[in-house]
Amino acid sequence: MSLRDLDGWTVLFDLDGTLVDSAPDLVGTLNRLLVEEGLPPARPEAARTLIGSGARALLAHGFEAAGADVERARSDALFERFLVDYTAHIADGSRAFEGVVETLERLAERGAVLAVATNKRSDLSELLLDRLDLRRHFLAVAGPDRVSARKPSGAHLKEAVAMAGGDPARAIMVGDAAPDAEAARDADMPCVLTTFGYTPVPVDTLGGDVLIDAFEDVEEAIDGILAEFYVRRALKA
Ligand SMILES: O=C(O)COP(=O)(O)O
Ligand SMILES: [Mg+2]
Repeated sequence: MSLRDLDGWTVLFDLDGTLVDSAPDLVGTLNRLLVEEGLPPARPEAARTLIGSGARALLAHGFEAAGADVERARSDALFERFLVDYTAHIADGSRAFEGVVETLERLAERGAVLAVATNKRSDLSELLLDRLDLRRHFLAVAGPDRVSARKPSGAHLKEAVAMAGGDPARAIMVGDAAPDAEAARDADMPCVLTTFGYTPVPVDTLGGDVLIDAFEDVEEAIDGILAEFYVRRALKA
């Protein structure tokens, strides 16, 4: 099968749980703060499912699950401490999932524009991408602070595509959790979901168009989505 070129297409990637297995350091920071506060640390397998709506949500849910009252769990002072600790440990154990670099290179060689659409703050996202030498692959990094509304709003995805100079009608979202699938639906974009990311509910209930068990399968998933796109367009013509 000859591969179609991807000129004119933008592929958006979620960061945590899609490009990078960042749970060890996010949960590491959460647990250091819990222990400092005299609370029990979270089980990593449970805490990782809380990732996907930003650090503030992880912190608040993690603290509430450990028995802290809501006011303490949501205080700005605690969030500031989270940021200081996480910034210092952001790439201690976090690594790109297997196949990420090769796959991003292949997509770029085929003409796709690549960008990141994440609920992780832009400064932290860029720091993490820099530390793992991944930033060079992306034309734009859209954290929630750079868009008018964060995922699950479709505005996050449309504005990320625009930041990369692309067309939202020719864009595909790749993510791992409900905010990604909902944002894609809201933006009317096809959505690929990883089965190795972080979600509290089964990933096959989220309504993604294609599920992938390995990052390298992104390319085949995109080819399938494009094939359908062009068949539909030909039928309309
Ligand atoms: O940091 C988070 O909780 C979310 O980040 P993500 O949108 O890249 O999954
Ligand atoms: Mg994610």
